[in-house]
Amino acid sequence: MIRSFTVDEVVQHNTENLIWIIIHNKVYDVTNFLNKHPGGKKVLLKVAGSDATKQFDNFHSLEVLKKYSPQLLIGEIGSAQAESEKEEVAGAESPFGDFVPQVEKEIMPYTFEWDEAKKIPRKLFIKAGKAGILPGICGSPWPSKYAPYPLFGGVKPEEFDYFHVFIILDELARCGSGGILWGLVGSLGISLPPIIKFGSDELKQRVAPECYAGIKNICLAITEPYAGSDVANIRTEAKLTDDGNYYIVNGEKKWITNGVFANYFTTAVRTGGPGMGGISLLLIERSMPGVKSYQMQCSGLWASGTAYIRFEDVKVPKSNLIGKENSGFKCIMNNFNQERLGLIIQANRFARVCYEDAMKYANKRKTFNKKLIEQPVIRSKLAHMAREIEATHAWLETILYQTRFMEEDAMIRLSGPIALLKVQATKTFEFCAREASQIFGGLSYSRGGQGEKIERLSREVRAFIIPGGSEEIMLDLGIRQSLKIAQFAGAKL
Ligand code: HEM
Repeated sequence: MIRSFTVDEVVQHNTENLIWIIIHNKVYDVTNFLNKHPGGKKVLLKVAGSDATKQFDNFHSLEVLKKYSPQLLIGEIGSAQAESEKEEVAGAESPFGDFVPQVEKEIMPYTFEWDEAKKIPRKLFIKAGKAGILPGICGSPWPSKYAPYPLFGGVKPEEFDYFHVFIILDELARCGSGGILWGLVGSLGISLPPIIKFGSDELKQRVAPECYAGIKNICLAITEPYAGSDVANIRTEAKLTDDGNYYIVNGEKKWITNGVFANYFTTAVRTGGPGMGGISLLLIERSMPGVKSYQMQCSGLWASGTAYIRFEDVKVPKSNLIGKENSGFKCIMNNFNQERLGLIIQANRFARVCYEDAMKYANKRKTFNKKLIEQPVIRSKLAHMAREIEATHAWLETILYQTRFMEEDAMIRLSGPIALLKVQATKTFEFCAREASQIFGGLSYSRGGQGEKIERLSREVRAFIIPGGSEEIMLDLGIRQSLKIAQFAGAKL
Protein backbone atom coordinates (compact mmCIF):
# COMPACT_ATOMS: atom_id res chain seq x y z
CA MET A 1 0.00 0.00 0.00
CA ILE A 2 1.54 3.30 -1.09
CA ARG A 3 0.63 6.67 0.55
CA SER A 4 -1.49 9.27 -1.28
CA PHE A 5 -0.72 12.98 -1.23
CA THR A 6 -2.44 16.05 -2.61
CA VAL A 7 -0.58 18.51 -4.86
CA ASP A 8 -0.95 21.09 -2.05
CA GLU A 9 0.89 18.81 0.36
CA VAL A 10 3.77 18.44 -2.08
CA VAL A 11 4.00 22.21 -2.60
CA GLN A 12 4.75 22.63 1.15
CA HIS A 13 7.97 20.62 0.70
CA ASN A 14 9.92 23.08 -1.35
CA THR A 15 13.10 23.87 0.57
CA GLU A 16 16.62 22.49 0.46
CA ASN A 17 15.94 20.86 3.87
CA LEU A 18 12.85 19.04 2.68
CA ILE A 19 12.27 18.79 -1.04
CA TRP A 20 9.61 16.71 -2.78
CA ILE A 21 8.86 16.61 -6.48
CA ILE A 22 6.17 15.02 -8.63
CA ILE A 23 7.11 12.94 -11.67
CA HIS A 24 4.41 11.08 -13.61
CA ASN A 25 1.96 11.46 -10.69
CA LYS A 26 4.36 9.90 -8.21
CA VAL A 27 5.94 11.78 -5.32
CA TYR A 28 9.70 11.62 -4.72
CA ASP A 29 11.54 12.89 -1.65
CA VAL A 30 14.86 14.02 -3.14
CA THR A 31 16.20 15.76 -0.02
CA ASN A 32 19.04 13.31 0.52
CA PHE A 33 19.58 12.95 -3.23
CA LEU A 34 20.28 16.64 -3.90
CA ASN A 35 24.03 16.33 -3.56
CA LYS A 36 24.16 12.99 -5.35
CA HIS A 37 22.11 13.98 -8.40
CA PRO A 38 24.38 13.62 -11.49
CA GLY A 39 22.58 16.59 -13.10
CA GLY A 40 23.31 18.77 -10.07
CA LYS A 41 21.44 20.22 -7.12
CA LYS A 42 20.33 23.49 -8.72
CA VAL A 43 18.02 21.92 -11.30
CA LEU A 44 16.17 20.04 -8.57
CA LEU A 45 15.85 23.11 -6.36
CA LYS A 46 14.26 24.97 -9.29
CA VAL A 47 11.41 22.46 -9.42
CA ALA A 48 11.07 21.97 -5.62
CA GLY A 49 7.51 21.17 -4.56
CA SER A 50 6.20 21.06 -8.13
CA ASP A 51 5.37 18.70 -10.96
CA ALA A 52 8.70 18.19 -12.75
CA THR A 53 7.55 15.51 -15.19
CA LYS A 54 8.34 17.53 -18.30
CA GLN A 55 11.80 18.54 -17.11
CA PHE A 56 12.52 14.98 -15.99
CA ASP A 57 11.46 13.46 -19.31
CA ASN A 58 13.73 15.84 -21.16
CA PHE A 59 16.86 14.44 -19.56
CA HIS A 60 16.21 10.86 -18.47
CA SER A 61 14.84 7.53 -19.54
CA LEU A 62 12.15 5.92 -17.37
CA GLU A 63 14.60 3.23 -16.20
CA VAL A 64 16.14 5.92 -13.95
CA LEU A 65 12.91 6.06 -11.94
CA LYS A 66 12.76 2.28 -11.63
CA LYS A 67 16.29 2.25 -10.30
CA TYR A 68 15.89 5.10 -7.81
CA SER A 69 12.30 4.47 -6.67
CA PRO A 70 13.24 2.19 -3.77
CA GLN A 71 15.26 5.08 -2.26
CA LEU A 72 13.19 8.10 -3.28
CA LEU A 73 9.55 7.20 -3.95
CA ILE A 74 7.27 8.09 -1.04
CA GLY A 75 3.77 8.12 -2.52
CA GLU A 76 1.36 9.05 -5.27
CA ILE A 77 -0.90 11.97 -6.06
CA GLY A 78 -4.51 11.37 -4.97
CA SER A 79 -6.34 9.32 -7.55
CA ALA A 80 -3.07 8.35 -9.22
CA GLN A 81 -3.07 5.29 -7.03
CA ALA A 82 -6.28 4.04 -8.54
CA GLU A 83 -4.85 4.78 -12.00
CA SER A 84 -1.68 2.85 -11.38
CA GLU A 85 -3.65 -0.08 -10.00
CA LYS A 86 -5.65 -0.05 -13.22
CA GLU A 87 -2.38 -0.06 -15.19
CA GLU A 88 -1.13 -3.04 -13.23
CA VAL A 89 -4.28 -5.01 -13.98
CA ALA A 90 -4.04 -4.11 -17.66
CA GLY A 91 -0.39 -5.24 -17.66
CA ALA A 92 -1.36 -8.57 -16.12
CA GLU A 93 -3.81 -9.22 -18.93
CA SER A 94 -1.37 -8.38 -21.69
CA PRO A 95 -0.01 -11.59 -23.22
CA PHE A 96 3.21 -10.11 -24.60
CA GLY A 97 5.79 -9.35 -21.97
CA ASP A 98 4.33 -11.64 -19.34
CA PHE A 99 6.26 -14.71 -20.39
CA VAL A 100 9.42 -13.28 -18.89
CA PRO A 101 7.81 -10.76 -16.59
CA GLN A 102 10.87 -9.83 -14.59
CA VAL A 103 13.00 -8.16 -17.28
CA GLU A 104 11.90 -4.62 -16.49
CA LYS A 105 12.07 -5.07 -12.74
CA GLU A 106 15.05 -7.36 -12.27
CA ILE A 107 17.34 -6.48 -15.18
CA MET A 108 16.75 -3.14 -16.90
CA PRO A 109 17.48 -0.81 -13.97
CA TYR A 110 20.82 -2.52 -13.33
CA THR A 111 22.05 -3.22 -16.86
CA PHE A 112 24.44 -0.29 -16.92
CA GLU A 113 25.87 -1.08 -13.48
CA TRP A 114 26.47 -4.77 -14.27
CA ASP A 115 27.91 -4.01 -17.65
CA GLU A 116 30.40 -1.54 -16.21
CA ALA A 117 31.24 -4.00 -13.39
CA LYS A 118 31.77 -6.74 -16.04
CA LYS A 119 29.78 -9.11 -13.85
CA ILE A 120 26.23 -10.35 -13.36
CA PRO A 121 25.28 -11.05 -9.73
CA ARG A 122 24.72 -14.70 -8.84
CA LYS A 123 21.25 -13.89 -7.52
CA LEU A 124 20.08 -13.06 -11.06
CA PHE A 125 21.17 -16.51 -12.32
CA ILE A 126 19.32 -18.11 -9.42
CA LYS A 127 16.16 -16.07 -10.05
CA ALA A 128 16.31 -16.92 -13.76
CA GLY A 129 16.75 -20.59 -12.84
CA LYS A 130 13.74 -20.56 -10.53
CA ALA A 131 11.65 -18.82 -13.20
CA GLY A 132 12.49 -21.66 -15.62
CA ILE A 133 14.24 -19.27 -18.01
CA LEU A 134 17.57 -21.13 -18.01
CA PRO A 135 16.35 -24.53 -19.26
CA GLY A 136 13.96 -22.58 -21.48
CA ILE A 137 16.70 -21.10 -23.63
CA CYS A 138 18.48 -24.40 -24.26
CA GLY A 139 16.16 -25.30 -27.15
CA SER A 140 13.44 -27.86 -27.47
CA PRO A 141 12.46 -30.39 -26.17
CA TRP A 142 12.00 -29.16 -22.60
CA PRO A 143 14.52 -31.14 -20.46
CA SER A 144 11.96 -32.54 -17.97
CA LYS A 145 14.41 -35.07 -16.56
CA TYR A 146 17.04 -32.53 -15.55
CA ALA A 147 15.21 -29.21 -15.07
CA PRO A 148 14.99 -28.52 -11.33
CA TYR A 149 11.89 -26.31 -11.63
CA PRO A 150 8.67 -26.83 -13.61
CA LEU A 151 7.83 -25.20 -16.92
CA PHE A 152 6.17 -21.80 -16.59
CA GLY A 153 3.28 -19.96 -18.17
CA GLY A 154 1.02 -23.02 -18.22
CA VAL A 155 2.98 -24.52 -21.15
CA LYS A 156 3.05 -28.31 -21.20
CA PRO A 157 6.54 -29.85 -21.60
CA GLU A 158 5.48 -31.70 -24.77
CA GLU A 159 4.31 -28.41 -26.29
CA PHE A 160 7.54 -26.53 -25.60
CA ASP A 161 9.20 -25.56 -28.90
CA TYR A 162 11.45 -22.97 -30.55
CA PHE A 163 8.68 -20.36 -30.46
CA HIS A 164 8.92 -20.45 -26.68
CA VAL A 165 12.70 -20.15 -26.83
CA PHE A 166 12.18 -17.24 -29.21
CA ILE A 167 9.83 -15.43 -26.82
CA ILE A 168 12.16 -15.89 -23.84
CA LEU A 169 15.24 -14.60 -25.67
CA ASP A 170 13.32 -11.81 -27.38
CA GLU A 171 11.86 -10.64 -24.08
CA LEU A 172 15.22 -10.78 -22.29
CA ALA A 173 16.85 -8.82 -25.12
CA ARG A 174 14.59 -5.84 -24.36
CA CYS A 175 17.19 -4.93 -21.73
CA GLY A 176 19.42 -3.76 -24.60
CA SER A 177 22.59 -5.46 -23.44
CA GLY A 178 24.29 -8.27 -25.35
CA GLY A 179 26.60 -8.66 -22.35
CA ILE A 180 23.73 -9.52 -20.01
CA LEU A 181 22.13 -11.81 -22.59
CA TRP A 182 25.30 -13.76 -23.37
CA GLY A 183 26.36 -13.87 -19.73
CA LEU A 184 23.03 -14.97 -18.34
CA VAL A 185 21.72 -17.30 -21.03
CA GLY A 186 23.75 -17.21 -24.26
CA SER A 187 26.67 -19.24 -23.04
CA LEU A 188 24.46 -21.83 -21.35
CA GLY A 189 22.29 -22.11 -24.46
CA ILE A 190 25.22 -23.22 -26.62
CA SER A 191 27.36 -25.21 -24.18
CA LEU A 192 24.86 -27.42 -22.35
CA PRO A 193 22.83 -28.75 -25.34
CA PRO A 194 25.77 -30.85 -26.68
CA ILE A 195 25.92 -32.59 -23.28
CA ILE A 196 22.15 -33.13 -23.23
CA LYS A 197 22.21 -34.49 -26.79
CA PHE A 198 25.43 -36.52 -26.81
CA GLY A 199 26.69 -36.84 -23.21
CA SER A 200 26.47 -39.84 -20.89
CA ASP A 201 23.69 -40.08 -18.30
CA GLU A 202 26.23 -39.54 -15.54
CA LEU A 203 27.46 -36.28 -17.14
CA LYS A 204 23.94 -34.98 -17.71
CA GLN A 205 22.87 -35.81 -14.17
CA ARG A 206 25.97 -34.18 -12.66
CA VAL A 207 26.09 -31.00 -14.74
CA ALA A 208 22.64 -30.07 -16.08
CA PRO A 209 20.48 -29.55 -12.95
CA GLU A 210 22.93 -27.11 -11.31
CA CYS A 211 23.38 -25.15 -14.54
CA TYR A 212 19.62 -24.98 -15.11
CA ALA A 213 19.21 -23.79 -11.52
CA GLY A 214 21.72 -20.95 -12.07
CA ILE A 215 24.03 -22.29 -9.37
CA LYS A 216 26.85 -23.12 -11.80
CA ASN A 217 28.00 -21.74 -15.14
CA ILE A 218 29.10 -23.52 -18.26
CA CYS A 219 30.74 -22.23 -21.44
CA LEU A 220 31.56 -23.46 -24.94
CA ALA A 221 35.30 -23.45 -25.58
CA ILE A 222 35.94 -23.91 -29.29
CA THR A 223 37.60 -20.81 -30.76
CA GLU A 224 41.37 -20.49 -30.44
CA PRO A 225 43.94 -17.84 -31.24
CA TYR A 226 44.71 -20.05 -34.28
CA ALA A 227 41.22 -21.12 -35.41
CA GLY A 228 37.84 -19.36 -35.34
CA SER A 229 35.33 -20.05 -38.08
CA ASP A 230 37.83 -22.65 -39.32
CA VAL A 231 36.85 -25.08 -36.53
CA ALA A 232 38.36 -28.12 -38.26
CA ASN A 233 41.84 -26.75 -37.60
CA ILE A 234 41.78 -26.30 -33.83
CA ARG A 235 45.03 -27.24 -32.06
CA THR A 236 44.19 -27.87 -28.37
CA GLU A 237 45.27 -31.46 -27.89
CA ALA A 238 43.95 -34.18 -25.59
CA LYS A 239 46.27 -37.20 -25.30
CA LEU A 240 45.12 -40.41 -23.67
CA THR A 241 47.23 -41.64 -20.76
CA ASP A 242 48.86 -45.07 -21.09
CA ASP A 243 46.17 -46.68 -18.93
CA GLY A 244 43.49 -45.17 -21.23
CA ASN A 245 41.56 -43.64 -18.33
CA TYR A 246 42.42 -39.93 -18.71
CA TYR A 247 43.16 -37.29 -21.30
CA ILE A 248 45.96 -34.79 -20.73
CA VAL A 249 44.80 -31.50 -22.27
CA ASN A 250 47.08 -28.69 -23.47
CA GLY A 251 46.11 -25.60 -25.47
CA GLU A 252 44.55 -22.15 -25.56
CA LYS A 253 41.04 -20.89 -26.21
CA LYS A 254 40.14 -17.27 -27.00
CA TRP A 255 36.98 -15.08 -26.91
CA ILE A 256 35.18 -17.64 -24.74
CA THR A 257 31.90 -16.18 -23.47
CA ASN A 258 31.45 -16.77 -19.73
CA GLY A 259 34.93 -18.30 -19.56
CA VAL A 260 35.78 -15.97 -16.66
CA PHE A 261 33.04 -17.41 -14.43
CA ALA A 262 32.42 -20.88 -15.86
CA ASN A 263 32.63 -23.99 -13.69
CA TYR A 264 32.46 -26.20 -16.78
CA PHE A 265 34.00 -25.93 -20.25
CA THR A 266 32.46 -27.86 -23.17
CA THR A 267 35.74 -27.97 -25.04
CA ALA A 268 36.75 -28.89 -28.58
CA VAL A 269 40.00 -30.86 -28.44
CA ARG A 270 42.13 -32.76 -30.92
CA THR A 271 42.16 -36.44 -30.02
CA GLY A 272 43.02 -37.73 -33.49
CA GLY A 273 44.73 -36.69 -36.72
CA PRO A 274 44.41 -33.38 -38.57
CA GLY A 275 41.11 -31.97 -39.83
CA MET A 276 37.53 -32.46 -38.71
CA GLY A 277 37.86 -36.24 -38.17
CA GLY A 278 40.29 -35.77 -35.27
CA ILE A 279 38.14 -33.56 -33.04
CA SER A 280 36.31 -34.56 -29.85
CA LEU A 281 34.20 -32.69 -27.33
CA LEU A 282 35.39 -32.97 -23.74
CA LEU A 283 33.95 -31.54 -20.54
CA ILE A 284 36.75 -29.81 -18.64
CA GLU A 285 36.06 -28.64 -15.09
CA ARG A 286 37.35 -25.49 -13.39
CA SER A 287 38.32 -27.56 -10.34
CA MET A 288 40.86 -29.55 -12.39
CA PRO A 289 44.45 -28.33 -11.85
CA GLY A 290 45.92 -26.51 -14.88
CA VAL A 291 42.78 -24.56 -15.94
CA LYS A 292 43.43 -20.80 -16.10
CA SER A 293 41.15 -18.05 -17.42
CA TYR A 294 41.69 -14.30 -17.95
CA GLN A 295 39.18 -11.53 -18.65
CA MET A 296 39.65 -10.15 -22.18
CA GLN A 297 39.23 -6.44 -22.92
CA CYS A 298 36.67 -6.35 -25.73
CA SER A 299 34.64 -3.55 -27.34
CA GLY A 300 31.38 -4.84 -25.94
CA LEU A 301 29.53 -7.64 -24.13
CA TRP A 302 31.30 -6.63 -20.96
CA ALA A 303 28.99 -8.45 -18.54
CA SER A 304 29.46 -11.77 -20.31
CA GLY A 305 32.94 -12.62 -18.98
CA THR A 306 34.76 -13.05 -22.32
CA ALA A 307 37.92 -15.02 -21.53
CA TYR A 308 41.27 -16.17 -22.77
CA ILE A 309 41.76 -19.69 -21.42
CA ARG A 310 44.84 -21.83 -20.95
CA PHE A 311 44.75 -25.56 -20.38
CA GLU A 312 48.13 -26.73 -19.04
CA ASP A 313 48.47 -30.48 -18.55
CA VAL A 314 44.87 -30.74 -17.36
CA LYS A 315 44.04 -34.34 -16.40
CA VAL A 316 40.47 -35.10 -17.50
CA PRO A 317 38.72 -38.46 -16.93
CA LYS A 318 37.80 -40.21 -20.17
CA SER A 319 34.24 -40.40 -18.84
CA ASN A 320 34.01 -36.62 -19.47
CA LEU A 321 33.99 -37.26 -23.22
CA ILE A 322 30.82 -35.86 -24.85
CA GLY A 323 29.76 -38.25 -27.62
CA LYS A 324 32.25 -40.56 -29.31
CA GLU A 325 35.96 -39.95 -29.65
CA ASN A 326 36.81 -38.09 -32.88
CA SER A 327 33.16 -37.35 -33.64
CA GLY A 328 33.14 -33.91 -31.98
CA PHE A 329 32.97 -31.99 -35.25
CA LYS A 330 29.49 -33.39 -35.95
CA CYS A 331 28.31 -32.38 -32.44
CA ILE A 332 29.69 -28.86 -32.93
CA MET A 333 28.03 -28.45 -36.33
CA ASN A 334 24.77 -29.81 -34.96
CA ASN A 335 24.84 -27.06 -32.35
CA PHE A 336 25.45 -24.22 -34.79
CA ASN A 337 21.88 -23.80 -36.08
CA GLN A 338 20.57 -23.34 -32.58
CA GLU A 339 23.33 -20.86 -31.77
CA ARG A 340 22.60 -18.89 -34.93
CA LEU A 341 18.86 -18.79 -34.26
CA GLY A 342 19.68 -17.35 -30.84
CA LEU A 343 21.90 -14.68 -32.40
CA ILE A 344 19.23 -13.82 -34.96
CA ILE A 345 16.52 -13.43 -32.30
CA GLN A 346 18.73 -11.18 -30.19
CA ALA A 347 20.05 -9.12 -33.11
CA ASN A 348 16.58 -8.31 -34.36
CA ARG A 349 15.29 -7.42 -30.90
CA PHE A 350 18.32 -5.19 -30.37
CA ALA A 351 17.51 -3.50 -33.69
CA ARG A 352 13.98 -3.01 -32.33
CA VAL A 353 15.35 -1.54 -29.09
CA CYS A 354 17.33 0.97 -31.19
CA TYR A 355 14.18 1.81 -33.11
CA GLU A 356 12.04 2.11 -29.99
CA ASP A 357 14.47 4.35 -28.13
CA ALA A 358 15.07 6.48 -31.24
CA MET A 359 11.31 6.86 -31.79
CA LYS A 360 10.74 7.92 -28.16
CA TYR A 361 13.63 10.35 -28.24
CA ALA A 362 12.57 11.84 -31.59
CA ASN A 363 9.16 12.54 -30.05
CA LYS A 364 10.54 14.59 -27.20
CA ARG A 365 13.77 16.19 -28.37
CA LYS A 366 13.31 19.66 -29.84
CA THR A 367 15.82 21.31 -32.18
CA PHE A 368 15.23 24.49 -34.20
CA ASN A 369 11.85 24.83 -32.39
CA LYS A 370 10.60 21.53 -33.75
CA LYS A 371 10.51 18.03 -32.37
CA LEU A 372 12.91 15.74 -34.23
CA ILE A 373 9.96 13.60 -35.36
CA GLU A 374 8.64 16.60 -37.29
CA GLN A 375 11.72 16.50 -39.54
CA PRO A 376 11.14 14.30 -42.64
CA VAL A 377 14.77 13.21 -42.63
CA ILE A 378 14.28 11.68 -39.16
CA ARG A 379 11.01 9.99 -40.12
CA SER A 380 12.75 8.53 -43.14
CA LYS A 381 15.40 6.97 -40.90
CA LEU A 382 12.74 5.46 -38.65
CA ALA A 383 10.83 4.13 -41.65
CA HIS A 384 13.88 2.34 -43.03
CA MET A 385 14.59 0.87 -39.59
CA ALA A 386 11.01 -0.37 -39.22
CA ARG A 387 10.84 -2.04 -42.62
CA GLU A 388 14.14 -3.90 -42.06
CA ILE A 389 13.08 -5.08 -38.59
CA GLU A 390 9.61 -6.24 -39.62
CA ALA A 391 10.92 -8.09 -42.68
CA THR A 392 13.54 -9.86 -40.58
CA HIS A 393 10.98 -10.72 -37.92
CA ALA A 394 8.57 -12.22 -40.47
CA TRP A 395 11.33 -14.37 -42.01
CA LEU A 396 12.39 -15.49 -38.53
CA GLU A 397 8.86 -16.61 -37.66
CA THR A 398 8.67 -18.56 -40.93
CA ILE A 399 11.89 -20.41 -40.09
CA LEU A 400 10.76 -21.11 -36.53
CA TYR A 401 7.50 -22.50 -37.83
CA GLN A 402 9.47 -24.86 -40.04
CA THR A 403 11.64 -26.10 -37.17
CA ARG A 404 8.37 -27.09 -35.47
CA PHE A 405 6.53 -28.67 -38.38
CA MET A 406 9.14 -29.97 -40.80
CA GLU A 407 10.21 -33.57 -40.49
CA GLU A 408 13.15 -34.85 -38.37
CA ASP A 409 15.96 -33.43 -40.50
CA ALA A 410 14.54 -29.87 -40.38
CA MET A 411 17.60 -28.42 -38.70
CA ILE A 412 19.94 -29.82 -41.39
CA ARG A 413 17.75 -28.63 -44.27
CA LEU A 414 17.31 -25.22 -42.66
CA SER A 415 20.99 -24.54 -42.11
CA GLY A 416 21.27 -22.59 -45.41
CA PRO A 417 18.26 -20.33 -44.79
CA ILE A 418 19.32 -19.84 -41.14
CA ALA A 419 22.79 -18.76 -42.31
CA LEU A 420 21.28 -16.18 -44.69
CA LEU A 421 18.85 -14.99 -42.04
CA LYS A 422 21.75 -14.44 -39.65
CA VAL A 423 23.24 -12.02 -42.18
CA GLN A 424 19.88 -10.32 -42.63
CA ALA A 425 19.43 -9.91 -38.86
CA THR A 426 22.91 -8.65 -38.09
CA LYS A 427 22.84 -6.20 -41.02
CA THR A 428 19.49 -4.94 -39.71
CA PHE A 429 20.96 -4.53 -36.24
CA GLU A 430 24.05 -2.74 -37.60
CA PHE A 431 21.90 -0.38 -39.66
CA CYS A 432 19.48 0.39 -36.82
CA ALA A 433 22.27 1.01 -34.29
CA ARG A 434 23.81 3.49 -36.72
CA GLU A 435 20.59 5.31 -37.52
CA ALA A 436 19.54 5.45 -33.85
CA SER A 437 22.97 6.92 -33.02
CA GLN A 438 22.41 9.64 -35.60
CA ILE A 439 19.04 10.48 -34.03
CA PHE A 440 20.48 10.53 -30.50
CA GLY A 441 23.53 12.57 -31.53
CA GLY A 442 26.09 13.10 -28.76
CA LEU A 443 24.00 11.12 -26.25
CA SER A 444 24.88 7.92 -28.09
CA TYR A 445 28.58 8.72 -27.85
CA SER A 446 28.76 8.88 -24.04
CA ARG A 447 28.08 5.95 -21.73
CA GLY A 448 24.99 5.92 -19.50
CA GLY A 449 22.04 8.29 -19.53
CA GLN A 450 19.39 8.47 -22.21
CA GLY A 451 21.54 7.10 -25.01
CA GLU A 452 22.83 4.25 -22.85
CA LYS A 453 21.34 1.39 -24.85
CA ILE A 454 22.27 2.87 -28.22
CA GLU A 455 25.86 3.54 -27.21
CA ARG A 456 26.26 0.02 -25.84
CA LEU A 457 24.51 -1.76 -28.70
CA SER A 458 26.60 0.17 -31.24
CA ARG A 459 29.71 -1.33 -29.61
CA GLU A 460 28.16 -4.79 -29.43
CA VAL A 461 27.08 -5.09 -33.06
CA ARG A 462 30.35 -6.71 -34.17
CA ALA A 463 29.91 -9.50 -31.62
CA PHE A 464 26.86 -10.56 -33.62
CA ILE A 465 28.33 -10.12 -37.08
CA ILE A 466 31.58 -12.03 -36.50
CA PRO A 467 31.00 -15.01 -34.13
CA GLY A 468 28.64 -17.92 -34.75
CA GLY A 469 29.66 -17.77 -38.43
CA SER A 470 30.91 -14.49 -39.89
CA GLU A 471 28.81 -12.66 -42.46
CA GLU A 472 31.07 -13.77 -45.31
CA ILE A 473 30.97 -17.43 -44.31
CA MET A 474 27.18 -17.33 -43.74
CA LEU A 475 26.52 -15.93 -47.20
CA ASP A 476 28.66 -18.60 -48.81
CA LEU A 477 27.15 -21.38 -46.69
CA GLY A 478 23.63 -20.24 -47.58
CA ILE A 479 24.28 -20.75 -51.27
CA ARG A 480 26.39 -23.92 -50.97
CA GLN A 481 23.73 -25.48 -48.79
CA SER A 482 20.88 -24.69 -51.17
CA LEU A 483 22.87 -26.16 -54.07
CA LYS A 484 23.47 -29.33 -52.07
CA ILE A 485 19.80 -29.73 -51.21
CA ALA A 486 18.79 -29.07 -54.82
CA GLN A 487 21.25 -31.73 -56.03
CA PHE A 488 20.02 -34.15 -53.41
CA ALA A 489 16.47 -33.58 -54.65
CA GLY A 490 17.59 -34.49 -58.18
CA ALA A 491 18.28 -31.09 -59.75
CA LYS A 492 20.72 -31.33 -62.66
CA LEU A 493 23.17 -28.49 -62.12
C1 HEM B 1 13.65 11.37 -8.92
C2 HEM B 1 14.23 12.36 -9.58
C3 HEM B 1 15.49 12.26 -10.36
C4 HEM B 1 16.42 11.27 -10.43
C5 HEM B 1 16.40 9.92 -9.71
C6 HEM B 1 17.46 11.70 -11.35
C7 HEM B 1 18.57 10.94 -11.70
C8 HEM B 1 19.49 11.32 -12.64
C9 HEM B 1 20.55 10.47 -13.14
C10 HEM B 1 20.82 9.03 -12.72
C11 HEM B 1 21.24 11.19 -14.07
C12 HEM B 1 22.46 10.67 -14.89
C13 HEM B 1 22.05 10.41 -16.30
C14 HEM B 1 21.10 9.24 -16.44
O1 HEM B 1 21.40 8.13 -15.94
O2 HEM B 1 20.04 9.45 -17.07
C15 HEM B 1 20.64 12.47 -14.15
C16 HEM B 1 21.08 13.48 -14.97
C17 HEM B 1 20.44 14.70 -15.11
N1 HEM B 1 19.29 15.11 -14.48
FE1 HEM B 1 18.22 14.07 -13.13
N2 HEM B 1 17.14 12.95 -11.82
C18 HEM B 1 15.95 13.33 -11.24
C19 HEM B 1 15.25 14.50 -11.47
C20 HEM B 1 15.66 15.49 -12.31
C21 HEM B 1 14.90 16.69 -12.60
C22 HEM B 1 13.54 17.00 -12.02
C23 HEM B 1 15.65 17.42 -13.47
C24 HEM B 1 15.34 18.74 -14.10
C25 HEM B 1 14.63 19.67 -13.53
C26 HEM B 1 16.86 16.70 -13.74
C27 HEM B 1 17.88 17.12 -14.58
C28 HEM B 1 18.98 16.37 -14.92
C29 HEM B 1 19.99 16.81 -15.86
C30 HEM B 1 20.04 18.17 -16.57
C31 HEM B 1 20.90 15.76 -15.98
C32 HEM B 1 22.16 15.72 -16.86
C33 HEM B 1 21.75 15.14 -18.21
C34 HEM B 1 22.89 14.83 -19.15
O3 HEM B 1 24.01 14.55 -18.70
O4 HEM B 1 22.63 14.85 -20.36
N3 HEM B 1 16.84 15.55 -13.02
N4 HEM B 1 19.56 12.53 -13.29
